[in-house]
Amino acid sequence: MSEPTPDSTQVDLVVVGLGPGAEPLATGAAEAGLRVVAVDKHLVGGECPYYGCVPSKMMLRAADSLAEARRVSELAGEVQVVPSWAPLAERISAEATSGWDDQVAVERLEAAGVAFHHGVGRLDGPGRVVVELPDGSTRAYEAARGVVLNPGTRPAELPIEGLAGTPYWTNRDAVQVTSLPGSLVVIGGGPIGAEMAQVFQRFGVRVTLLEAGPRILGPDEPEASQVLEEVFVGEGMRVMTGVEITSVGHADGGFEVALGSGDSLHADRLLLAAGRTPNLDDIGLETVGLDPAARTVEVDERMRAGDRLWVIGDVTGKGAFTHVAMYQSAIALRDITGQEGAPAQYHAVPHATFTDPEVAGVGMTEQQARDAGLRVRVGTAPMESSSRGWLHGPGGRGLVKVVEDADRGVLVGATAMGPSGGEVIGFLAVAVHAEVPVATLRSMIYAYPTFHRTIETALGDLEEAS
Ligand SMILES: Cc1cc2nc3c(=O)[nH]c(=O)nc-3n(C[C@H](O)[C@H](O)[C@H](O)COP(=O)(O)OP(=O)(O)OC[C@H]3O[C@@H](n4cnc5c(N)ncnc54)[C@H](O)[C@@H]3O)c2cc1C
Ligand SMILES: NC(=O)c1ccc[n+]([C@@H]2O[C@H](COP(=O)([O-])OP(=O)(O)OC[C@H]3O[C@@H](n4cnc5c(N)ncnc54)[C@H](O)[C@@H]3O)[C@@H](O)[C@H]2O)c1
Repeated sequence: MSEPTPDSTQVDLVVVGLGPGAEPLATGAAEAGLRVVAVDKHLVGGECPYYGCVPSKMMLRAADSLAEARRVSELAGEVQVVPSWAPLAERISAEATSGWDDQVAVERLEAAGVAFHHGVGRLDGPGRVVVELPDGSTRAYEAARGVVLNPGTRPAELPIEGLAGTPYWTNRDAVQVTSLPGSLVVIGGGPIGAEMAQVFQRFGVRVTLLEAGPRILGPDEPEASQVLEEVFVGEGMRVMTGVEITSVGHADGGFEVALGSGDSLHADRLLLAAGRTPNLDDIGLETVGLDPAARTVEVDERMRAGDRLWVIGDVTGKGAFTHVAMYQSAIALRDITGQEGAPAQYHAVPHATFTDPEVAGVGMTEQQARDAGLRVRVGTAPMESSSRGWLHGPGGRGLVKVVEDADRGVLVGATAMGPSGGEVIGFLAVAVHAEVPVATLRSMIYAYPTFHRTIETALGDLEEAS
């Protein structure tokens, strides 16, 4: 082991970056008796509670309520729907984020015995961290047990001519909106772009969604992308795929977006949701022999990335989701505190994009399974053809798709899209995680009339396709 830095403070564990996984990790380590120092340069809890999952799902809840109210005319009479952003802005500020203040989270850490700094943490060799405090002073720590990195990501900047100088929004701005624009261009048809586009469209903003790839939600099954695009267009959104944006300008309070096709779009606001950049470039990775220009840090099944170094969260490249960060946090904590436990495995990572209908998936897509060299059988069933989907009526579109490794007779992936796609996927996540034989899944009883009965139909389709 290298010599301690002369003026460094000796502790057991330093945690740099407090995303949703690192917070319970730091608390758990302190409760296990370790001397823990934790550092975050912004808000304890990370992107999810303040700018990500939580406020965006509050936005979707509000937007869904508007859509459901508009469906009354087809189902139950008349209501007049007059959208107002104010209750939502108030809910996000007061209930979700405490006005983007992490005092409660800091107090929770300190009550557990964690020494916390708001500051920038950087590795300074194995087991060492230097913290730059807001007043410019620094503190050096030598951590006997080691260091945990959970630095997360930031919105990717695109090298589009003119864009950098404009007052475009990212997710951080979109969740803090207090008054609505008349029109909005959203760049990026991934989960952030799709969720945000639908929220603003349902609140009456004229939204244009621009996606460079051939379809929105590109990593999901193509059938799901197609249904979602049709729903978006049906709600009045303009969706353009395969676009090339050649320049962006801002003048007279509005944006002008020039496309490779020669078309030009005008909008009051522009939201950039075109992917994320890992916060790995300025965290001292080079001092421990790792590449600061890499997009991910390679970790083993205990989240170890090197000598006395654990890394968790989006930067591990195992799925940029809060539930993955939390899962990894528990594994790293067990390893750090010497407890037994199952190693990390990622064959059944679920996800849900909370558009309406929700698009949820687990494991591999059909294409991924084919690319992995498996003998693949797929089964697909539309949600709206099921009893529940049909009687649900407006808003009932969706599908279930199952992907089988035919040689082993187990599902390796599945998609559940529909009004409760994020809940239906739970069933399929068990099937993929535990490798439940397809024969067993087909011998079960599925409650009538549920959305999840569509799984039974999709499994039947699998049989017909064999
Ligand atoms: C709009 C949006 C919606 C989302 N919705 C969902 C959803 O519905 N479900 C879901 O599962 N996921 C969702 N996500 C993704 C989710 O937010 C992330 O996967 C989750 O936050 C985990 O990220 P993380 O642990 O890697 O770190 P982050 O949450 O990014 O936190 C990293 C922390 O590290 C700090 N930090 C970085 N560098 C340093 C440094 N050098 N020193 C000190 N501190 C540092 C940052 O200030 C930050 O607090 C969403 C993301 C966005 C943007
Ligand atoms: N419900 C959820 O679980 C949820 C919600 C939001 C975000 N997230 C997580 O956050 C991650 C980041 O989300 P994201 O949507 O920002 O990123 P993303 O990388 O998933 O999607 C970005 C999209 O932008 C497109 N794009 C890139 N450059 C473009 C350009 N020049 N013009 C037009 N389109 C362009 C890409 O083709 C892609 O479809 C997600 O992958 C997900 O892991 C999860």
